[in-house]
Amino acid sequence: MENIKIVIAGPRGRMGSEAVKLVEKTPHFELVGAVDHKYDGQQLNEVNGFSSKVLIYNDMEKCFQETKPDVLIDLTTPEIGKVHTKLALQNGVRPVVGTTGFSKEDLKEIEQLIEEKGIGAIIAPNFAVGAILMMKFSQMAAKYFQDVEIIELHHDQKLDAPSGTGLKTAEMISAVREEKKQGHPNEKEVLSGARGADFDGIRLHSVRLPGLVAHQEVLFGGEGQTLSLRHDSYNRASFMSGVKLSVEQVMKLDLLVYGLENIIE
Ligand SMILES: NC(=O)C1=CN([C@@H]2O[C@H](COP(=O)(O)OP(=O)(O)OC[C@H]3O[C@@H](n4cnc5c(N)ncnc54)[C@H](OP(=O)(O)O)[C@@H]3O)[C@@H](O)[C@H]2O)C=CC1
Ligand SMILES: O=C(O)C1=N[C@H](C(=O)O)C[C@H](O)C1
Repeated sequence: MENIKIVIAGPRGRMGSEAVKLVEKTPHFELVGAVDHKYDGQQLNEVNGFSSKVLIYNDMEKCFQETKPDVLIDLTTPEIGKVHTKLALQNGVRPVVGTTGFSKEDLKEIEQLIEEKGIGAIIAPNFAVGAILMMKFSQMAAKYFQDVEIIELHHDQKLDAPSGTGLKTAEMISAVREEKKQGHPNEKEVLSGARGADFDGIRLHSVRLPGLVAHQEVLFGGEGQTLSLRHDSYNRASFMSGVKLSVEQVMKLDLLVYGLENIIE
């Protein structure tokens, strides 16, 4: 098997640094460059404790031209991830994106680019297999329980709320759930925000605390019973088998996969 040539954007971050380690230790993966908004022209091993001596670029297009990667792994910020994804596709590089913050409009634009370019992309709000199962099980349960609330809990350095996983879970539930306005018809928020965000009538609550990593609970209520589905990521290594699978799968795709539930049977 030929090596898959990879560029990582956000290599100093909590997720990006795990992804560098993954690529360094995977025999058929080859790190050919890194994209950051600092340390332009320096080697990766000079700015972080990595063994890789690849160059850091602040200019993504220059990085692509000089390193000719097959795949971009993007783990940056909700603001910049979508810009990088489009740049990668425009330059014939297949994006594997863990960065959150994609709107429906962003996804449509990306699908259009994919059609023009004929290469695939994976955007995964969560790479952890347990989180994918939690989302799938929630979708199954929503056929039987219309009343559902999502509580996502993350570390306090997270930039976006609700989380990408929380939003994806709400989308998946909404696709099968019979429409319902939950709670008492006359309920009033005495304190604004007390009932959380509203996604098609599903309530979504975001908790941010130091000490947490990434957690989500989906609570269903019915006559005389509740069902709770919970997933916990205790470290960022929990996401890496999904990143590895995505890099391998994206090489075979010519369409957009949004969510790993679409490629994990
Ligand atoms: N799909 C999944 O399974 C997971 C997704 N995520 C998502 O991944 C993203 C990153 O999360 P996390 O690693 O915790 O965040 P971090 O803040 O730890 O990492 C982001 C990194 O991106 C860098 N960065 C900022 N702007 C740019 C830019 N223009 N070009 C290149 N690099 C840039 C930051 O540098 P600096 O700090 O100097 O600004 C930082 O090193 C988030 O959107 C998060 O929601 C997180 C965990 C799992
Ligand atoms: O920022 C994080 O940490 C995480 N972000 C993703 C999200 O927004 O769902 C995935 C995971 O929950 C960790």
